Amino acid sequence: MQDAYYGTLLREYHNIPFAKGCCTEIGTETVTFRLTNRDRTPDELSTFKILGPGMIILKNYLSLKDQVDIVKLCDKMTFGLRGYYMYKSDVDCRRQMCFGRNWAPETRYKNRYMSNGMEPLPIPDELISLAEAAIQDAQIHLDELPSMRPDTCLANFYQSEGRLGLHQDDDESPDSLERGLPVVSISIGDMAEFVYGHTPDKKELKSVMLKSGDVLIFGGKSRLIYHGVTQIYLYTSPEPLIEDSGLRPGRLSLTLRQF
Ligand SMILES: O=C(O)CCC(=O)C(=O)O
Ligand SMILES: [Fe+2]
Repeated sequence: MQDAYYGTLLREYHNIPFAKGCCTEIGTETVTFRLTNRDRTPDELSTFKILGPGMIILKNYLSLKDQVDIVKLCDKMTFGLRGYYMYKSDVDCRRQMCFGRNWAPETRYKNRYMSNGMEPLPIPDELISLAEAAIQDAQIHLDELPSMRPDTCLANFYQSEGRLGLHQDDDESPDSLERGLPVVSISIGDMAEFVYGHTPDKKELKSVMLKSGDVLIFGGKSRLIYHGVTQIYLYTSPEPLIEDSGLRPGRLSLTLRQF
C-alpha cells in the first residue's frame, strides 16, 4: 500500500491542502452536460492544424460551457478515495485520477488503485461521446485516422511546476497499438507547451501550445510519438472559465484511449 494524496480542483478549497488518504464518500449526485460544440456562435468557431500523419489539433473545440461542465463533472468524483491523487514520490507536481481503468506509472494498467484497492469509476458517457465526436471531426481532415471507443481516461492536473517527461503511450493492448487507435487529449485551464517527435532526440522535437478548449489527437502513424509537457503558463486560463467553474490555477488534461 502506498500513500496517496487526494483533493479537489476547485479554488474555494485552494487553501485546504490535498489530504492524505482523505476518505469522504463520493456523492451520489451526478452532473450531466450536453455537448454544445455543435451549436457554436460563429465567433467561437473551432480551427484545426494537422501536425503529422494521424495527428491533429482541434483548436477551441470545446465551448466554454463544455469546459466548465467537464471541470464540475470531474470534481464530483473528487470527494472520495477515487479522487485526484498524487503519489508521494511524484516529483512532477501532477495529480491524477482515472476512469475506466486505473493507470499509474508504477503499475501501468491495473483494475484497481494501488493506494487503496478501489476500482476506478466508469468513464462518464459525455466524455466518451466527446472523444468520438472529436475523432469524427478529425477524420474529415485525416483519412488515415482510425475510430476508437475509449475505455480508459486519465485525468492529469498540472500545478505551476507541473511537467510530464518525454514518453510514448505504449501500455495499451498490442491490438490497439497496431491499429493506431488514437489518443484523444482534452485541455482545460492554463496553457501548456506540449512537445512531440517521432524519435526521443530532443533536438528534433516540435512543440505546440495547448490552450483551454483544445483537443489534440494522435493516432495512425503518430500513435507512438514521443511526447511530453514541458511548461504550464500559470494564470492564462480564460477568466470566464475560472469564474464559472472555480478551477484553481493549473491545467487539467483528460487523455482518453481504447485499451
Ligand atoms: O497532459 C497532456 O496533455 C498529456 C498527457 C499524456 O501524455 C498522458 O497522459 O500520457
Ligand atoms: Fe502520454
